[in-house]
Amino acid sequence: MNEHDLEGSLQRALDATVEDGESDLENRLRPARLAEFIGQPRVREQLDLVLQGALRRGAPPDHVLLSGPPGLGKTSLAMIIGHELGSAVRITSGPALERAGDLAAMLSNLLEGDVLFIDEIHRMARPAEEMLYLAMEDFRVDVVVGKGPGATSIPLDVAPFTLVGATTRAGSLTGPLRDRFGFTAHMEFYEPSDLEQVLTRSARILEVDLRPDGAREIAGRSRGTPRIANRLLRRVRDYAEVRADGAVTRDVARAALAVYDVDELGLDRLDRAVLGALVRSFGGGPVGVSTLAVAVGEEPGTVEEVCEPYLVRAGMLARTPRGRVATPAAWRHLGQEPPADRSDDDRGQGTLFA
Ligand SMILES: Nc1ncnc2c1ncn2[C@@H]1O[C@H](COP(=O)(O)OP(=O)(O)OP(=O)(O)O)[C@@H](O)[C@H]1O
Repeated sequence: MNEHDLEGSLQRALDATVEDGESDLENRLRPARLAEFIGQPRVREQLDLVLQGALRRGAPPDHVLLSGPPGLGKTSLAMIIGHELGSAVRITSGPALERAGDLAAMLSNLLEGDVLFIDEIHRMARPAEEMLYLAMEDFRVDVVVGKGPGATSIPLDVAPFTLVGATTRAGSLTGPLRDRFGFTAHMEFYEPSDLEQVLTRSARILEVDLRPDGAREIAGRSRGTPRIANRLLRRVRDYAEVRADGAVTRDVARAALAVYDVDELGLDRLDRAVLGALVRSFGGGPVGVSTLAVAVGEEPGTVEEVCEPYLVRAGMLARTPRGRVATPAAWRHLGQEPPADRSDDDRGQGTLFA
């Protein structure tokens, strides 16, 4: 790879950073310090120890892997790690690192102590991932220059850095990559009480008159997910300002969420479409996720990553070796009586935040 290629790779990776850049609003609502990060007490305690230990030693902390469903705070924690360390955070994503050269370009521009955040790290191209192994372990990379028999490998030193990887599919990570993370944390869905705190904090930032009963109502319908809580708060704020006096009470929240088809358990149109197809088209299952996805006109990945984690936690859907199955609670939520052979016990009936 010549200088020109390296330059091009860097631009591609940085462009991806710009594209990945968040909306201003998400930035404004994103907690900047660990003390502002609500919920996930175990993760916060463990991460605080890792960061304080590193600061005492004056060396970058071990690499960190954050996994869990979308919207639970992985990116927020990556940015918080940078803030707590007083380090710059370079942001990219697995899909943006199409070639080893793209990664080499980013690594060669890191300064000592920088944090490199790779979102969706499970989607990195294999050559880039293999280059990452050496960088994580020895802070160096071997850049292959030229092609075929004339190709030569140039060792390139990399400034000591901390990699923070985020993934919604921890199971897709290769062993060698996973083993190089010194600290891994799995983000759990949030308790409604935690989401009430998230909403109260966001309402203060957005200057929304959010009443406690309104916060409770929205929290109960936010699928255990802060991003969804913040999104519902903004929709309820619109309703409160346009059709009410601006105050977000329980009744205003209920009326607003009815307009946006978010039911009392937080299921939205797509969730109900998935459960409806499972019950009405496939007799409650078992049915494969691809077949189910076709029935609702979505990609299998969308059903699997966006809908199912919450439906499983809400005790509405069970993932069995023979396919997806609707639980009796799902039948009842759709206003139907479950078939006699479906009992609450043998369908993995879980509670929302067990
Ligand atoms: N613990 C928290 N306390 C307060 N706000 C939070 C918390 N976690 C997430 N949020 C809010 O939710 C939004 C989404 O969080 P974030 O982008 O960190 O999720 P994510 O897990 O990285 O999502 P994705 O996997 O889709 O990238 C953030 O803008 C932030 O405002």
